[in-house]
Amino acid sequence: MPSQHPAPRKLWQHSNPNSTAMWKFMQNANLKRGLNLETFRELYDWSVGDKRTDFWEDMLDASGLIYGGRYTEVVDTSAPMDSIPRWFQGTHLNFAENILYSASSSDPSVRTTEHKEDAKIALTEIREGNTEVRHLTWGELRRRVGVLANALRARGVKKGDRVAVVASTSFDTFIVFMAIVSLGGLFTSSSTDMGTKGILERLLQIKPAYVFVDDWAVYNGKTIDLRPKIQEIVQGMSSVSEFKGVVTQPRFPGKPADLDGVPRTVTLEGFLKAAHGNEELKIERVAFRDPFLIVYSSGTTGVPKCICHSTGGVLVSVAKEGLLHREIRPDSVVLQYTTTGWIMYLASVQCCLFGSRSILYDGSPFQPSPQAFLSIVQEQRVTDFGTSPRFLHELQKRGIIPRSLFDLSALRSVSTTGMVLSESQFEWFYDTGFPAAVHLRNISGGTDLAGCFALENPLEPVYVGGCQGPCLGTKLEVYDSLIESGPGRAIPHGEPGELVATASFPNQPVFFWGDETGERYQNAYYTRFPHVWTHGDFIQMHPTTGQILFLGRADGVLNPSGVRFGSSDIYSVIEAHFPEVADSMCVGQRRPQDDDESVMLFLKMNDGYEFTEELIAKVKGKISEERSRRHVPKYVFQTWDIPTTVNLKKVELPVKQIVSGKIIKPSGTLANPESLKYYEQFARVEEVLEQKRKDKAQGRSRL
Ligand SMILES: CC(=O)CC(=O)SCCNC(=O)CCNC(=O)[C@H](O)C(C)(C)COP(=O)(O)OP(=O)(O)OC[C@H]1O[C@@H](n2cnc3c(N)ncnc32)[C@H](O)[C@@H]1OP(=O)(O)O
Repeated sequence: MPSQHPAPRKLWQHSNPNSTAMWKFMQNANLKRGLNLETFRELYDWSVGDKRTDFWEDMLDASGLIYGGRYTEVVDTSAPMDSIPRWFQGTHLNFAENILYSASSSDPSVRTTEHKEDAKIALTEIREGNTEVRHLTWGELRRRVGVLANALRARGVKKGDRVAVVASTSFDTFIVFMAIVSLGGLFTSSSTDMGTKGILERLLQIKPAYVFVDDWAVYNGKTIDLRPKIQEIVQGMSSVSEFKGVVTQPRFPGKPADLDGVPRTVTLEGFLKAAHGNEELKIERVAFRDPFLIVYSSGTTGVPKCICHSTGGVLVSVAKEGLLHREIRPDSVVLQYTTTGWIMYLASVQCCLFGSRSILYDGSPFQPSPQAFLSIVQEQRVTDFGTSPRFLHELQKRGIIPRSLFDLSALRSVSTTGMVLSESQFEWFYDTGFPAAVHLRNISGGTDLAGCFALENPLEPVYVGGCQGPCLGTKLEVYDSLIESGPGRAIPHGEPGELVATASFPNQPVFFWGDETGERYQNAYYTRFPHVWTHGDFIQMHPTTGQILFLGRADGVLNPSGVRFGSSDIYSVIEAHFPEVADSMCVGQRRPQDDDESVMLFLKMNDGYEFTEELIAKVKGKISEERSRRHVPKYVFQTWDIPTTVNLKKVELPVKQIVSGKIIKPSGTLANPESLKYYEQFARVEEVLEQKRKDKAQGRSRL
């Protein structure tokens, strides 16, 4: 950003901001609380200021959520946020009840529960290439959830138990989610492309009663038999006393795979028999803070963190984002491209809270062509399409112009997340790609908060770059990143720094599963600055527009094509299978000229072992098998020294910055700052590869 911070180009603004739910909410707050809020920023400042409990109380009222009980206090605002204060203590509610039913009145004092319209379509399931289109009405959905919940109960599953799925974004997966949560249990999901080791690292920690797994997967035109994976899961879970078995979901409805020889496994059809056809859905309301969902995040060390999200915290946050920021309504049709392994899967489920229809797509969006995928937007009259910068980049690269190819008259918004949306992509979106009226919503937040830190709002324009602004009720600040310990310091708008949250918010995770002392949880967010959540992103607030620009990760998290994972996922494979490797370093490279992040893995060999092409192939193969194809590093190089702190902790950030072409001043805490010099050549990786090619041609073995 130039030093004078000129206003960036304006690309979009709402045609009638006064008609929006956010504007109406603000007028209501003015009336009820004697305020005089006029702009989004004034509303935001109130929502995170001294009277933030008033904001959250109004938000709960406006949410239409179904809940019982009464609270005496919204939250104790004097409690530090790292004590994870309790919100709306005394209320009881259920995530599935709120998805499957609606409240009869917007007045919470007379609210009763009603069915969402029985005959209306709730879900549409579409398979790769816009094939196998199926619809499910709210009435049928509730009945199927009722049957599965009764089958789970009959098999002894109860409140607090976990049920996991390893499956596609199907009706079946959605129904498992609702069924386990309806009876007060916890849901968790992984996608089928994940290697068994990765899946087991999660399951062995959370100890689910049942794991629902698809019998087949279809991706990129390939059909994959998942029965070997099922066998490995059963075997891997054999020591877990809570684990009762695997239930297979038919990927091809009506044609379940033959399970002959697969132990402790039953088909979904067989499992449901325990319900004896009982469709009655009994809902167990849980405390506001009780968890309903476990999601995962891996860092630079250890097994994945099992992040537990609270029922009430997520529901009130979803209501805030969906109603106020996003304008999701009963007539909305939402298509969110995601696997069940990303937090965006929750986005494809939570839109149903508002009575809208969710389209569940399974497969590659490029098979057989991006046009086939985009044709869904036209055919299904999609109003809100969620995708990624990587997908938009592919459209741009292939010269695909959605607005000339399809009728996009129903489309109100396109949201993108996962990685930085470049300025040229913003311009392409409005100049070439999509109709001018469509709201481009670039959002950022994630798994840790099951929500956003930065996102769209309908009261302000969209400018080139970044996200429109902060999220109501979540106190976002930018802290000086040069402060390495002690209390942080907010820096003025326009300067880059660390994304932090400085006040508690309802959708803070409640704990990590299995982290009895809470130490891992505290270490994940609160050690950088005391009593402040540090998210790990470098950001910058535009001083005139208030846009939030995301500049990259402040830690070692990898993010190729918007798919996030930790370097520990890679290190553990190397440590387990390659005794010839003494140590390794895995970082993401993204230079100004790159459209995407490339993962680079550096291996330091033990004395007496050679770094060979064969080793590179083996390493890539093992990572693919144990993690997934998406984890495979683009480059594997040899190194002679790995930078560490004096306490011998690997330090990835300077290497990541150097290979991304940045000139850095090494921190004083490095034990071997001279090691960094070697990595400078990889900022010009093409030259390194060319040299390797020449060496190979001349019979020299430099790799
Ligand atoms: C609010 C927040 O802030 C929340 C978040 O960040 S959530 C995260 C958001 N992230 C995203 O949305 C990610 C966006 N990216 C994408 O969707 C994908 O990159 C993409 C679909 C655009 C392209 O995918 P890709 O991984 O780059 O390439 P793709 O070809 O699909 O897959 C790579 C490999 O994995 C394999 N694969 C992927 N899924 C598979 C599956 N389910 N089964 C088997 N194999 C699979 C592919 O076959 C391919 O293998 P080969 O290399 O052998 O051909």
